[in-house]
Amino acid sequence: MLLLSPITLVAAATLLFAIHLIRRLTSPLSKIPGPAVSKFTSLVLKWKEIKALRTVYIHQLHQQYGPVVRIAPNEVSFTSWEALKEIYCSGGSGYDKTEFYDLFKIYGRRTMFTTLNKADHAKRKRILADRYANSNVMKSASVTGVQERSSKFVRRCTSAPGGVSDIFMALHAYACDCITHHLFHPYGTDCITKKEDEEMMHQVAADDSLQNRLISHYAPTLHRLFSRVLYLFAKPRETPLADDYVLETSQLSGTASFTLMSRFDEKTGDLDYIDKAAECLDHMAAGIDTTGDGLCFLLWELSQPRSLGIQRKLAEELRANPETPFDKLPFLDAVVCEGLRCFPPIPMSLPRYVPQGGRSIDGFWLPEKTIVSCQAYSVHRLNNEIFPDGDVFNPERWLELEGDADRRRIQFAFSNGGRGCVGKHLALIEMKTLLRDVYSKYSTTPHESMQEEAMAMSDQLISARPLGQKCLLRFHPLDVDGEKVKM
Ligand code: HEM
Repeated sequence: MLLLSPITLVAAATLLFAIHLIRRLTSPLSKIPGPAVSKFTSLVLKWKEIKALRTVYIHQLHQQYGPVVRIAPNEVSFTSWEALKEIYCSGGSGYDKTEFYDLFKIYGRRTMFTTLNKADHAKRKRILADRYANSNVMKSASVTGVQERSSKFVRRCTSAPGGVSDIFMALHAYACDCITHHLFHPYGTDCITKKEDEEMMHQVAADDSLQNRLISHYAPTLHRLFSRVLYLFAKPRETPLADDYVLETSQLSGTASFTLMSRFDEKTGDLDYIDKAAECLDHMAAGIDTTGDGLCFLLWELSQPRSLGIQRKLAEELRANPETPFDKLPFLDAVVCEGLRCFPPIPMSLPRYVPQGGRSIDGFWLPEKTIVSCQAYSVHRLNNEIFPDGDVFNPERWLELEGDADRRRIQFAFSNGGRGCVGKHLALIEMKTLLRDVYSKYSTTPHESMQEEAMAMSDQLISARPLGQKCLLRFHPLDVDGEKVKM
């Protein structure tokens, strides 16, 4: 009975609290700059995540505390090249991923993206990487497919009443058609013109499962016990149309030789049918939001009055060089690089564990299993010596010879090292092809009804999209001199 007396309970609680406090204050991380609250709890960080504001919160902490910030008792964020290289490139593919990536398992299976350690990742990458190599995505059948979809995108936008189109939806449709072309041709989608395909894509792009998935990650028991109640205000991820499309399409034969599906006819390792479908669905989701949102933010920026000169210069380059391949146009490249720098579709931290034995990063000793990360949004905006005026959209900076290697090295939109984006070359083809098709014939302006806030960055689990999920632009045809045709 004595054990349960209020005095004993209070004393025990005080002792536990004191131990917790001493541990926090004497932790090897205690010298790392950051807000006091981060020493004791991760609740503030989690709250920001739930509110879709994690990236902006961490960015503000870096602005206040510098390039190394303790963001939670066991978590540290960095912005320097040295830290980025250590975390993501050491030993080839950097440190192991954390269990955060369990949230992205598909059909209950791990994909290349969700493998946590180096060995599992390398095994899977040996099978898949071939079809995303530049030499494969640049094959004529692959590039022609992207070109056809880009032309359809332009037709859809410019034939809309008044030349006003919601490019958020149209760009996601384009990205879905391009990635499914690369996975399954001739069984890819046609979201740009077919309503039923667009509906399937919309389930993926408009996913609102951030809160539900975060709760399942941080409080799995609570999530299990109260999933029905939770369903009422925090929806789980549900993409039945895409799930079915991929499961069915993965069983078809006769896919073109540049596709990922055809790769499985050559090399499957120990992958079964569900593993292959899981990879395809993962790449499909990865390809829709990233390319779709990245292009959406970029076209929005180009359409602002402040970017008129940039749009004009881009149009001049494109119109003067109609026969030059899209990857040989310096200003187009600069616009894409600057778009990815200012609006990285995955702007947030990519969490990794400090390996066994601990490591020193940026002058701070970190014990093993500390969670460390860099976020592209801050890496791109806070390295002032490499990107002066980091908040300003200025493609010209990519044309300067001086500092070129530094800029390209620290460009983190596709991550870096062996776990960097496998779809990078495909994404760049999609972006450049579409920009070329739009700005060689049209100029764009924001529709009067659009508010700046609708284009604020809203964090989802692994990518960020415009808050309003809508982006209305007006497309103005250009005349032979590159001037807007009077309507
Ligand atoms: C502008 C477009 C894109 C951007 C900015 C982007 C960005 C990224 C980033 C930052 C990562 C690392 C994620 C992490 O470590 O957590 C990644 C990985 C990945 N991306 Fe992309 N991505 C884009 C387009 C695509 C496309 C079109 C595909 C289609 C296949 C794709 C497939 C993947 C896959 C499979 C991984 C995992 C790679 C691995 O773990 O080895 N991405 N991407």
